Amino acid sequence: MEREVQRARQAFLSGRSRPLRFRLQQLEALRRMVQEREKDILAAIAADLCKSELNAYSQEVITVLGEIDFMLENLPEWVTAKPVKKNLLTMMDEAYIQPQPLGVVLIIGAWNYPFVLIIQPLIGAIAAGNAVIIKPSELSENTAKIVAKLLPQYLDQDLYIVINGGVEETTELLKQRFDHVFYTGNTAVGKIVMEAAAKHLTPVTLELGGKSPCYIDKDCDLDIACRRITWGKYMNCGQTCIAPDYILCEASLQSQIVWKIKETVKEFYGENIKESPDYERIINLRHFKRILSLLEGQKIAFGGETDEATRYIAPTVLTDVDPKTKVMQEEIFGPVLPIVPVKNVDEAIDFINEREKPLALYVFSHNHKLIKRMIDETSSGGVTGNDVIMHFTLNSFPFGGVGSSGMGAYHGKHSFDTFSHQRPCLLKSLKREGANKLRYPPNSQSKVDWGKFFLLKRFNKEKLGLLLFTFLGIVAAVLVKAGYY
Ligand SMILES: NC(=O)c1ccc[n+]([C@@H]2O[C@H](COP(=O)([O-])OP(=O)(O)OC[C@H]3O[C@@H](n4cnc5c(N)ncnc54)[C@H](O)[C@@H]3O)[C@@H](O)[C@H]2O)c1
Ligand SMILES: CCCCCCCC=O
Repeated sequence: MEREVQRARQAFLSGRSRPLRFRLQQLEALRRMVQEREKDILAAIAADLCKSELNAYSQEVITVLGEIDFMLENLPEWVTAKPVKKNLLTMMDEAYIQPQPLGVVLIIGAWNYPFVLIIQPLIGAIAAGNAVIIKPSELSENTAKIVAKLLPQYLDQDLYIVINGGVEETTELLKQRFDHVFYTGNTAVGKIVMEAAAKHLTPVTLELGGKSPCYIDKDCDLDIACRRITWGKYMNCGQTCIAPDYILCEASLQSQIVWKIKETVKEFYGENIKESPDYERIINLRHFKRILSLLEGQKIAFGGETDEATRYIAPTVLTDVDPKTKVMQEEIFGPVLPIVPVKNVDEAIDFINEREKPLALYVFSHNHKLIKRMIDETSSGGVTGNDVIMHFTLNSFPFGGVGSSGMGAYHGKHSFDTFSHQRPCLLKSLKREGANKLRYPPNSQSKVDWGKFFLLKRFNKEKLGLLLFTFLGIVAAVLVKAGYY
């Protein structure tokens, strides 16, 4: 492991990951890999999550291709140095911010969208000019294997290295020194990752989870709201970080919501859900049993059918859920949707604020002011009003959590920034030493007054004449520099 990280470091130190042309070539090669080996990639995702190729394509491959195209289009502009505003002391100097790669970064992925969750950050890390160690989730082993097989066939083999393995290997990997660690997964492991990174003072991006609430207002088109919620909740069998975890609504809406979600489930997956190519399975037996345990003692309004052999859990809705029960204490990450009745929007806001900050918040209402109010009075990684999931798809948004749902963000330019150091560069001339005398000892009241003038733009009236004289001097210097004299 140490050898692999060392190999990536040597490759980074060779400097070849830095030129814009090289980054663009690697991103194009990655795009070629996805296009040429699409069938293998889709088959691997299908084997891991029992997902149809069409769904794997629309949920993972499209996102990856879109992100590569976006990077290729914008990278030439992002890598250029950006001049900054100057003050009176630096007005004759060159001052700019130069984004630079961080070095060797570690990307640790989760199993639920096993391809996009490692390739999308990889795109950002390549774009920013880094070397990368990629650690896919061992739970989605088919995708992990195909990524390890394909990446070296298309990308620089020393700069971008895939290391497969489970907890033991990841623990070992985290002992190495990286310049950034980008982790996607649950909050408990996020703390382990951050602790390991802290030993080297390595910055981290933590893309974590949580219970994302969904408030449905009574002034709302319930048909539309329930169709959108059904899509986002049962997609990938509920194993989506930003799936609506639970519904908050007035008690009087519950039965209508149950009925409408039930009808939509029928519309989406047919009478025999088990036969639907659009309905996935739970990743493994441990998660299957964990989700079943959340149903104990609950009122199942519909769904609840399970099959251990195939790890099938039907789309399920629970009503009148007591917030103190287990299903409301942990992220569900499965196709179970509890409805918790609240008196009104005030109670819904209090309910959300009394809990850990979620990764996403959803509000459904015709009342735009109410949606704005919920946004203003709560906190979450991201928000979609009158829909679910969709803020993930807009790559001009930073995607990430807040509080216990994570820190840092990525997607599009935000990925580039996450994997770059914004380096301030001030280039002065060795001439014009006269002006510098102001900051050299011994200090005096007059020097402080000049400092106040140059840096704070404050001056006392007695010195106005002197200031005017200085100003004319500066104008003359500028004209000389510009070649007028
Ligand atoms: N914010 C996001 O973008 C996002 C995306 C997907 C999933 N998630 C969250 O991730 C969670 C589901 O993922 P998961 O955690 O079950 O995935 P997982 O089990 O695949 O674990 C994630 C990674 O952590 C590693 N890991 C596991 N235990 C470890 C340990 N003790 N020490 C070091 N590394 C360890 C694994 O090898 C894996 O690569 C949910 O909470 C979900 O909300 C968040
Ligand atoms: C188009 C939907 C993709 C959703 C990916 C969510 C990543 C977190 O689990």
